[in-house]
Amino acid sequence: MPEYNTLDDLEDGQRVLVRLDLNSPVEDGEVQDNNRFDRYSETVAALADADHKVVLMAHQGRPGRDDFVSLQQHADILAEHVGKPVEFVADTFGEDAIAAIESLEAGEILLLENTRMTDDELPEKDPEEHADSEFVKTLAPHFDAYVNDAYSAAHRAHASTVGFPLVLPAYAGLVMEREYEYNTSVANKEFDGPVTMVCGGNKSEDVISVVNNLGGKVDNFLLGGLPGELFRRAQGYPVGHDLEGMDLLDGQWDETKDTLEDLVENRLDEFGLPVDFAYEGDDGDRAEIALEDIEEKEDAYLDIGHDTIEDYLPYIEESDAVFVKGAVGVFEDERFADGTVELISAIAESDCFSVIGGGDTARTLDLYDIDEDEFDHVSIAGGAYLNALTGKELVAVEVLKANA
Ligand SMILES: Nc1ncnc2c1ncn2[C@@H]1O[C@H](COP(=O)(O)OP(=O)(O)O)[C@@H](O)[C@H]1O
Ligand SMILES: O=C(OP(=O)(O)O)[C@H](O)COP(=O)(O)O
Repeated sequence: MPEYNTLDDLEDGQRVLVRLDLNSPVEDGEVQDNNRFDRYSETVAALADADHKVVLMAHQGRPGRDDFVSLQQHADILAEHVGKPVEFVADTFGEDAIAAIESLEAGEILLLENTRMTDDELPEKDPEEHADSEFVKTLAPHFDAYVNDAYSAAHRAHASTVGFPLVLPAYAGLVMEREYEYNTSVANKEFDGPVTMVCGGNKSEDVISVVNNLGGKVDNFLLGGLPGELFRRAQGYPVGHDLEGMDLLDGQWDETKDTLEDLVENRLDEFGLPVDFAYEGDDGDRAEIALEDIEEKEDAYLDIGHDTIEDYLPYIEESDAVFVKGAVGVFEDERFADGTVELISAIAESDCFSVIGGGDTARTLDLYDIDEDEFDHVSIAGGAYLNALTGKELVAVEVLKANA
């Protein structure tokens, strides 16, 4: 029995406020379709088919970043996946939003503007404080029920994730239920043979958290992406050059330097580290360089090289279980997709237990036609998936349980 209410407990024909996580990559201002839309379309269609008036909330990006944009495009993409119109109102909880909510008929779907465009949504606060915000107090009286389906934002204590369930009967949506049950059960799973985790992406703190919390359970961490470069920098190699206008590597290095130096000094035998890297050569093509030939920090490395891929493949082939968190290169650019695609394809071909995690990373499967059914689970969450794997509670799920 789930410890929270689910859609099975929700009577038909109600006014339902639903929190989704439609946070997506944005390239040149264009929101990129990805499997979050596909997964959420099932929940949204089920609610519309049950004659609810369906009002959706979601966030996109973070204030101040390029991906902090309106949800107008998300409504169109979601409508394609649901196969029904999804109206959009460019307002979070003002007069326009309320008017649009009130004019909705049973079975109709409306998406409100990016929740992070109201000051009440951020920052992290207690559920009680969020429940007392104007955002929650204004919207809640227009609804009979609140559904949280935003598993991938369930580690965030924001008004839309923890405030509403205190003032409305609250239910977990289909995505929330499946991801929570699955990722929590995986955390307790035991394997007879070696367990490997491929860690890449652009959030080094996530990787440090996994390495610190799962050291006893994971035998090999194969590193790529930004963490791969920073672990090598911690050994004294001059790698980790930021792309123009970005401060990802140097910024993260300042924050994580001491921990990384400690890890490479004391736990080196647990890590697979890149022995070569790919970068954009003078002709614009993919070029590769061996780690030992790098003399100074002057190129941005965008993928692990082929010698590193060859080093990593046997670990995957010999493991009983392989987990992935974060792509080992900038797979969105075909020139730098080799590392991510070759490692994920090897996992797909192996008969090991496998989980692919990370909103961005899961997109590799769509872009490179890798069949999702080849894996035991593909999570559309990154940070929340890691919290589950490392046994940490998800604040928004705890609020749902308390409200059950
Ligand atoms: N060497 C690299 N330099 C810059 N970005 C990278 C590099 N390797 C991977 N990335 C980027 O990391 C992103 C995924 O990072 P992250 O948010 O940590 O993963 P997820 O969303 O899957 O949890 C991808 O969009 C990829 O382009
Ligand atoms: O995409 C998300 O996180 P993820 O990349 O860890 O899966 C969530 O939407 C949370 O976004 P946030 O990390 O800006 O709070």
